[in-house]
Amino acid sequence: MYHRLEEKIHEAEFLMDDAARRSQVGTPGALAERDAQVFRAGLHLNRLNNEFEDFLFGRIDLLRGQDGRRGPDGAFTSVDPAEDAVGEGGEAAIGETLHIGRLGVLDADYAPLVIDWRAPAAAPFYRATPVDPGRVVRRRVIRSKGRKVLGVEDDLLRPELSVTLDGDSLPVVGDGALMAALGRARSHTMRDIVASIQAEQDLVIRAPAGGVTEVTGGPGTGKTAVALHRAAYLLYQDRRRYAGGILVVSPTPLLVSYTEGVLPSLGEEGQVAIRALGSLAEDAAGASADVYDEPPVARVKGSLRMVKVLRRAARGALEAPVPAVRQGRGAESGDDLRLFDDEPAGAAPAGPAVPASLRVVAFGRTLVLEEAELRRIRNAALGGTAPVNLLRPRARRLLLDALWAQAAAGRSFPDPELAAEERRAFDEDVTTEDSFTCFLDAWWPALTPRAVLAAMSDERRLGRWARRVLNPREVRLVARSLRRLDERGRGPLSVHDVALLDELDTVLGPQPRARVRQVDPQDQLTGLDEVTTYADRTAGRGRRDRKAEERTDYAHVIVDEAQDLTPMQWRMVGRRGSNATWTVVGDPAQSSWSDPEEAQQARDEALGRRTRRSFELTVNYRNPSEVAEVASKVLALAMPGTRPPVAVRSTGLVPRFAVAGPDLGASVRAEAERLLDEVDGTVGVVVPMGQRQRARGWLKGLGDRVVALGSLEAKGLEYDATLVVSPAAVADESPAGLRVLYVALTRATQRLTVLSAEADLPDADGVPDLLRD
Ligand SMILES: Nc1ncnc2c1ncn2[C@@H]1O[C@H](COP(=O)(O)OP(=O)(O)OP(=O)(O)O)[C@@H](O)[C@H]1O
Repeated sequence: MYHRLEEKIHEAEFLMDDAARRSQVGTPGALAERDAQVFRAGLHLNRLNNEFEDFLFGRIDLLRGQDGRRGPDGAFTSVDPAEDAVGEGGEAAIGETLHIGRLGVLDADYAPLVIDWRAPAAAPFYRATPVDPGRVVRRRVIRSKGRKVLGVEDDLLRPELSVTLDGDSLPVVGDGALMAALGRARSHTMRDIVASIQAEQDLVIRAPAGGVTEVTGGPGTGKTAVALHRAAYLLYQDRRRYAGGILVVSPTPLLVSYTEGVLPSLGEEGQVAIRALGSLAEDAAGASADVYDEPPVARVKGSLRMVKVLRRAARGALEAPVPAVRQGRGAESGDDLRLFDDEPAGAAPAGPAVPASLRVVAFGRTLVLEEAELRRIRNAALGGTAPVNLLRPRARRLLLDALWAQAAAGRSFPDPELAAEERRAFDEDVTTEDSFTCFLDAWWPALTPRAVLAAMSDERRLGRWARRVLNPREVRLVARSLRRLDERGRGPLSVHDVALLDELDTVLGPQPRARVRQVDPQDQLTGLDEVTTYADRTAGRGRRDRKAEERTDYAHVIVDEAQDLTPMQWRMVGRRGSNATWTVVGDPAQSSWSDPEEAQQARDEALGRRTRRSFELTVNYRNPSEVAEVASKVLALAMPGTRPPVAVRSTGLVPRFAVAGPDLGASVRAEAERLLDEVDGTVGVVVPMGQRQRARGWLKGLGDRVVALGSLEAKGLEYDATLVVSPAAVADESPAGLRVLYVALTRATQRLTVLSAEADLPDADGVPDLLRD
């Protein structure tokens, strides 16, 4: 197989060289052809080079099949053995052997050397069980590095038979691949599970593409792994359809960087975009992974009530902020505004000055529109629900109408043609005047989502826009949290701000005069940024341009940790999959969102009426049973009656309960050091959100095997050993605190230490109150 792969690499290299030579010809046609060739060869080369490690990982030895026909991948199609495949005394001979790898490889005569793991013929490799083995007699998982085989692990599925292979009896080696895979030390990146996908996971990965596939399962059941393998499977099944792109939505940037290596290792790149919720909106380049809203703020920002507030804000932001001296006067001071009078005036950024009246000279006369008239015009222009930025032309026309009404007052135009001519001349006269164009720019500026968000940091204005939707306390919380932004909205955004920005983007519509360039779908799909083409260079387009033009509508959307999306985030994700098929994976018991019903409503809206099929994953592959048992105590408090998944292995290592001394930092450091000594791989130290900066300091100098995480950051990740600090404080952080604690306690693949502080009320053995029976 490696010999054949080398041949393929030489072919790809030859094509690249050949394409490079063609650039000497210089005609546009030749260059375009060259581009296409470079692109194809580059893609191919990239894949082959990527896949050389551990390329072939599986083998199945099968009995002869019933029909004797071969499918498109060259393998025999029948699932059941031929009637005479097994003799009366249980003797049988292997009729067919298939090798399974990350990509399919054909030999020079187009016969299959290696079968792609996603091909139908590879399904028995994953699905066969001793209860229902089909034709599979032996399943072998091969571990290799480069060309060196490190080990093989066999599962014998028909132990009752005496089987021969090429005349010799069939050897069986090792204890099975799954246990070998689960026992290995973890690094900071997730590995694919392609060699040991289990039957219940395989059903999800190969489920039909249409509609919505919903997957639930407790911690460690492989939901994230399955979701990523499904992306690769869908591309294999119908590459043309999914050329529209697959979006994988992940809750945190940490989980994105943890998982993003999996797809390339499965031979897929480019077509799949893995994005954190905080970087989905186009304008979220500044979304900072470090900014978290306090739970009460997050709860308001994530709620569907914000839709109304944002719609009002988008229209209201056109009005100048009310200067401090005028507050409490006139129609704009509603009762609820007085509640904010204790706020220092001018704490929020001041908006640009807007002239109170419009004054132009046209047809030799000075025409003036006063404040009240201007307000009437603005309100008329804003009627309806059209995107605000698209209403500027309407507002401009209404201004001209009002000016014309003044200019034409007392005059009559009996000839309609002459009247129209006169009006055209008038409009031209006015609109070429600087005073008019400058006024229009200040009075109806092109609004950006960020500028509107910044305007919402003014408590009085937000109070007006949120009237009867948010209570004064909620208004205050939201406004204060937005003071991180300057008047144009620049500054650090929280993940919840990003969903608001995205909603505003829809409400405002495109910026006038913004240059919208058509996107070449190929650019987004290949991921081969290193192959620059003639077309790229002539258009002067860089990597950054492409990022900014990221697609906003995908063919398939995969939502990981779906239980955590706020209603506003569901709306944001929903907009990216309005015509998509979906895979949604999650675990309600791990939800850090406090209003599940509202989130369910938003989720139903995003998924629409598509048909749904549901799967449940039931086996915990991450935690040893000793760790799972401790976590299940919190599950019983967080979601009484929920059954935890069954842990497949046990290590005999009981979790350690320690009590912190007077210096919490020193205790954390000592416990982390202890775990570093005990495991070869990674150690995760999970602390309450408010302590995460300090915790980084406590662990300084311990090396990069150990990381400090806030409780909300631990989502989806795993470590060989986990230290959970102050469980009661984690549980008290928010209404969903117990579920967040459950997440923290289920991150360990080998060892768990729980470090209690005084508030945890540890007993004589150091077991905190929350974890006692
Ligand atoms: N079939 C398998 N073979 C080998 N390892 C597996 C298998 N299934 C899952 N795992 C491993 O189990 C761990 C948990 O998987 P994953 O993170 O996908 O679970 P999850 O359900 O998303 O968990 P959580 O809900 O806690 O985020 C990972 O290390 C994954 O590689």
